[in-house]
Amino acid sequence: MFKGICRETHNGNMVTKILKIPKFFTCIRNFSSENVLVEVNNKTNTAILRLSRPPVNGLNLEVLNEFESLLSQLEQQKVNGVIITSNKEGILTGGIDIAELQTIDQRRLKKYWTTFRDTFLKLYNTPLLTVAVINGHSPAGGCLFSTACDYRVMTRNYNIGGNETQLGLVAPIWFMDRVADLIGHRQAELAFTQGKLFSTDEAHKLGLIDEIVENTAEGLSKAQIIINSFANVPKKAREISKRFTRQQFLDKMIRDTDDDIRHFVNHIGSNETQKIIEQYMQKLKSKRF
Ligand SMILES: CCCCC/C=C\C/C=C\C/C=C/C(=O)SCCNC(=O)CCNC(=O)[C@H](O)C(C)(C)COP(=O)(O)OP(=O)(O)OC[C@H]1O[C@@H](n2cnc3c(N)ncnc32)[C@H](O)[C@@H]1OP(=O)(O)O
Repeated sequence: MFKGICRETHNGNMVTKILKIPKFFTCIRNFSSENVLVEVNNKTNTAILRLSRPPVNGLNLEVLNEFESLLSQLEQQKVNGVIITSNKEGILTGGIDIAELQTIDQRRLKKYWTTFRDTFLKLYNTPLLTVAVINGHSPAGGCLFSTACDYRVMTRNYNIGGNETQLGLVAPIWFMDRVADLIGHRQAELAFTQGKLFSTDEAHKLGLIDEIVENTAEGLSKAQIIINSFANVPKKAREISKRFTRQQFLDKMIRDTDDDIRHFVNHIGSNETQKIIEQYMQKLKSKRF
């Protein structure tokens, strides 16, 4: 017997069921965590990770830890590819859960930012093939995490980009570097100084995303096609090539770890930034944009 978890919504409440499935008939392996649903198709050996933390899949400490740990498990299982998407069509993630930034406790800020960086690095550095199916808005942290994937497809009529400057925050330099890798230095400079959120079409024209799809289902099947297209590429050579093309960014990010964490703690932990964050949260709640 194989044990799986099935999550369903009944009358608005999330219900978790433990399923017992005979191994012979199983086509899905399922080992979801609290905030991230995971299923691995036994036939294709591809995993789908769905962020599932209402209301907006905010990236709090728990989500980041779960995500990192699930990726490690998928590496051990040697899946053929990982597709990252949202369980809620319309929002990939609202980025950092702003509640995590509403503190001047330096130890908490340091812990959060270390985890945030480590999770990004895990995704950026994984030898696994990764495809982001961006099936909704993807501001700030959402954009950043999708840039860590090998390929990005996005559904129409949503926004993606680094909007931190609009909020009065400064995005980390490695986010800017990663976006510049994809859209070029000049466009990244314009985007981050303006805190620009791009529409799906704009993001596609710039190269921030690779393809546009009509809906999540098309996104998932496109992602599977991309993963399949690597089937005849020697695995070891692909993994080493991925590592080589990413090595320079990685070395810089790791070299700058202490400075980056110090900047984050000082920037977010200052009274001035705390006021800005508080005002932004109020705007968000009253939808005054
Ligand atoms: C060198 C120094 C380095 C310094 C580094 C500094 C900062 C870090 C930098 C970069 C990394 C990343 C940063 C971030 O991610 S910051 C977060 C930025 N995110 C946003 O600005 C998104 C804000 N949200 C939205 O735009 C919208 O909510 C949405 C995601 C498009 C969804 O819209 P929708 O209309 O569907 O929902 P609501 O707006 O009604 O939201 C529902 C509910 O959720 C609350 N909420 C939304 N986003 C967040 C969030 N990010 N964190 C916490 N809470 C959020 C919203 O207030 C509503 O709450 P309510 O109680 O009213 O139901």
